[in-house]
Amino acid sequence: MKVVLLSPGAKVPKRVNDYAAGYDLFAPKDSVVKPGRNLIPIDISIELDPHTEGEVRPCSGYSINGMKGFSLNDLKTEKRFDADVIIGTVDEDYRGVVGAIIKSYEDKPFVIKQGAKIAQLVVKNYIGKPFEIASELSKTERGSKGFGELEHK
Ligand SMILES: O=c1ccn([C@H]2C[C@H](O)[C@@H](COP(=O)(O)OP(=O)(O)OP(=O)(O)O)O2)c(=O)[nH]1
Repeated sequence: MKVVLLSPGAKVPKRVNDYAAGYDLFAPKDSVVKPGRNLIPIDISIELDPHTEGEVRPCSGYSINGMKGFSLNDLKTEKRFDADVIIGTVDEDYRGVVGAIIKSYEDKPFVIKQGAKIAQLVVKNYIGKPFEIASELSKTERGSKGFGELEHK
């Protein structure tokens, strides 16, 4: 896999150890997260291996405790903010800037400092077979039950 670093602060996606599924993605500069939906550029473009895709995913520590950052009026005290990375897909042929989509539930903007972990990128094989129109499907025990309708016995 290849990565192009697009700004001086951009970092190579990195796994924390040999067993980590995700490559951590880092803020390339101090990045302001506004209330609502944001696209935070990671300032890298990547070339994935054939038949793989990248999933931009939240880091569970942030999902549970809030994202680490700083209030605009106090850039020294790190706090947790009520904001989540929304899962995204990086296609194999995408050569643009990889971004992380963040939804903030805060009522004020906050700052993620340069170099801080924002999200993780999990690279997975995908199955690109086409769907064929059919008049019926194979029978299964679940059938059409879903959305919580399947009870444990
Ligand atoms: O979290 C994300 C989601 C998407 N992308 C980039 C890479 C991806 O290949 C491209 C398009 O994403 P997607 O295929 O999900 O967008 P779409 O809404 O289906 O539109 P389109 O494919 O026309 O851009 O945007 C990211 O960098 N980060």
